[in-house]
Amino acid sequence: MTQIGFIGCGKMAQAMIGGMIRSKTVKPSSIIASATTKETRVKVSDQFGIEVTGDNSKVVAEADLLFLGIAPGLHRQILQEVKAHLTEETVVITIAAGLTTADISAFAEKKLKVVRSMPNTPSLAGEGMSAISTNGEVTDEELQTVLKLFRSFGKAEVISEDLMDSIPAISGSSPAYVYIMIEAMADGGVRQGLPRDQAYRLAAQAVLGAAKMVLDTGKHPGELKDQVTSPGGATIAATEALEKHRFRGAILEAMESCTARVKELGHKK
Ligand SMILES: NC(=O)C1=CN([C@@H]2O[C@H](COP(=O)(O)OP(=O)(O)OC[C@H]3O[C@@H](n4cnc5c(N)ncnc54)[C@H](OP(=O)(O)O)[C@@H]3O)[C@@H](O)[C@H]2O)C=CC1
Ligand SMILES: O=C(O)[C@@H]1CCC=N1
Repeated sequence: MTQIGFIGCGKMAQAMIGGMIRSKTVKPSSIIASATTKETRVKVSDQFGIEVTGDNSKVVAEADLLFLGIAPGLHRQILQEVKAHLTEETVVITIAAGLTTADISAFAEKKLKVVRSMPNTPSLAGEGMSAISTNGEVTDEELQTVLKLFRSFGKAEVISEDLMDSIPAISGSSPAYVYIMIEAMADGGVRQGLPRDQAYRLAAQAVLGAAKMVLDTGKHPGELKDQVTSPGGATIAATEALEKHRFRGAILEAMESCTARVKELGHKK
């Protein structure tokens, strides 16, 4: 039985742990995690029924697949701390923005099997989107095991490592842009008299439905937009206002800023 370890079990790790357990792909007894504060240890252990310790070395010693769920800037220090317990057989999976597979081996000063991934928090709802790349030490069989795990809480695609810095902008961080849009749409509904809770439900379901249309029909988003937009109607009036406020340009700029920050995080390591 594969043992899964998480060093750090904050917001992103919890979303993945929750997704793995809810899909019944992994039993709680097969996961061990660590956190620095007692508060997180008690919360995560109570919520998911997994063992959570303050001892990172224990996690490493027990894990066949080791997730690093910590901030990018902590990887060097923590890998130095636990490197004696890392074997050449352990598959080490980083979820950090900006860190490369080569960084992970360099921090541990060891040849390691390393997976670089970029998941997102909708994993908790089983609708995650993860991008995965590996170094040359990871076998195809190990990659398939890792993909099965990531696919237990959403979709996962293998991508070339040289594109990984661009993934936060499109799927790792982008849920935040969508939450901002849903919040704004709900505010607009409340402004026009809708109850707040109903406004969130209507806005969120419209976003979910639109995303599903793109995925299920395979149609160009512009064509789907045209289907909503009646001649001389209401949607084109809304579209005109969005174009005046540079809605598309704002998204492109947000994504450029996101990727620039990912690169900074990578250089700060
Ligand atoms: N949030 C997101 O949507 C996404 C985040 N990521 C990546 O995930 C990583 C974590 O981000 P996020 O979950 O948001 O951050 P959080 O701050 O929520 O989680 C960080 C976790 O690390 C733990 N930690 C801190 N220091 C140590 C240590 N010395 N030993 C063991 N554990 C430690 C913290 O413990 P404690 O709780 O006790 O303080 C906490 O559980 C980052 O690298 C980020 O780039 C990737 C994709 C999406
Ligand atoms: O904000 C961050 O840096 C992380 C990476 C992607 C989502 N959250």
